[in-house]
Amino acid sequence: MGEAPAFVADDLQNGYQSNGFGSKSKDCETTISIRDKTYVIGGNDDESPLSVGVRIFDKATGNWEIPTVLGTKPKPCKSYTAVSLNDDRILIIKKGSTPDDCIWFLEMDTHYVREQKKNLGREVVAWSKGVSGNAEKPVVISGPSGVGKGTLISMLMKEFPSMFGFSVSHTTRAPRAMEKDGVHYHFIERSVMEEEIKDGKFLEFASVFGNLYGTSIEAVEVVADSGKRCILDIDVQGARSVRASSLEAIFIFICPPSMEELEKRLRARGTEAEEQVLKRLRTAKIEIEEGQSSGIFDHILHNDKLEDCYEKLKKLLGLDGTTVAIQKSSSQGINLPAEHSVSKIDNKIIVTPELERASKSLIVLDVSSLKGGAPGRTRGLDVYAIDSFSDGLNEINHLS
Ligand SMILES: Nc1ncnc2c1ncn2[C@@H]1O[C@H](COP(=O)(O)OP(=O)(O)OP(=O)(O)O)[C@@H](O)[C@H]1O
Ligand SMILES: Nc1nc2c(ncn2[C@@H]2O[C@H](COP(=O)(O)O)[C@@H](O)[C@H]2O)c(=O)[nH]1
Repeated sequence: MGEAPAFVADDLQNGYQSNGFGSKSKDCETTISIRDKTYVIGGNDDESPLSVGVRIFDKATGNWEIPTVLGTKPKPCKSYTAVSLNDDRILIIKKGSTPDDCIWFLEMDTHYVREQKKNLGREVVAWSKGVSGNAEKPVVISGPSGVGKGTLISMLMKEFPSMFGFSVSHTTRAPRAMEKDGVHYHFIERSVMEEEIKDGKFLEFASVFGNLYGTSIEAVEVVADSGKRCILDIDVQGARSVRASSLEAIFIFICPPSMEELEKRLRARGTEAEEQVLKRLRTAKIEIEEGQSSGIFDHILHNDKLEDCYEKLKKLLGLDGTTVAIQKSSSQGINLPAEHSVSKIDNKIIVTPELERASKSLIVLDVSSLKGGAPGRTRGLDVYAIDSFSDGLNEINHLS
């Protein structure tokens, strides 16, 4: 339990203005009660002052809790609207924010959050930004060291720079001559990384060839924020962890033509000392077996001739012109009115402008097809406007 904030329990009953949807707001905070907890969302986060704070009042114990907040946090704004969805997440509208930043989800009881609560042994919430449309799933590329994962990913990023973004992993290994911090990896001290793992900042991590490697939640979200499809280059242990997590992804295993060829490539790359080469080759045997039999992977590609393998990779990602082109992830392009009230009809949240009610459009946030969520983005949000006030309501009632 955290220290009692300046805001006291009585405030939950007194002095808070209802935002019209079961939640109340004061200044730049909104509160919403779900089961035996009241969530106070807004103001500034104590740890990172440039992001929205979250506090929880437990009505049963009368205690305040400052939860561990996972995921990239939204930047604060003047006021918020909060709507509970299925009692496991709260849809937050950042009033007056740009279309690509106005809809967020605060997860408090989703599968991912429950897992994190178990792992961390404390109260956890997780932010996930809402994006409309069916943003493409991240791509996990795995395979033994030296098989050509990095080479294939570089080719993809070079040919489709606006489509793919690389998830920059953290590692405790030393940088190689040409590697840049923040580009190839975030190079980090082991003790710091271990601390960050304990704080739940990593989607997955593994000890690989004597060093720690891991994908931070932020690394995946940074890519999603840029509207690109995320590519992860991780080992088989990492792929297994991501498969078990709630991040929906496509899993591709890259296989070498033979152990001899793998050894040739690893040695020709010239980045590893002999002891490391041998360690990597020993692990490769186990990884190849696992890659082909574990059921983790959706696709196995053999990287014999590089160009052939690259063509196959493009084909299965729908980039060879024979399948439907990848849709770029897009955020909702509709401006939500800064001053509004909300109501909910089944899976539709109706946003009604406060001013000139009759003449303005209603905005509908259809949450019936939500996918993904923390860690990462919440996809499948359908945002549309309905022009006439009365026609709009009829249409929504008709649809629901
Ligand atoms: N199909 C191929 N034929 C021959 N050489 C290849 C092929 N694919 C990649 N290579 C070469 O093999 C070496 C290893 O490739 P790369 O660094 O991409 O492997 P990796 O799987 O990313 O390894 P690591 O997991 O250690 O990062 C590089 O020198 C690369 O140029
Ligand atoms: N589980 C994870 N594995 C990772 C991650 N980033 C890279 N890797 C894998 O480590 C080995 C070695 O990489 P190298 O750069 O030292 O050659 C390789 O198999 C990578 O795929 C990660 O974040 N998590």
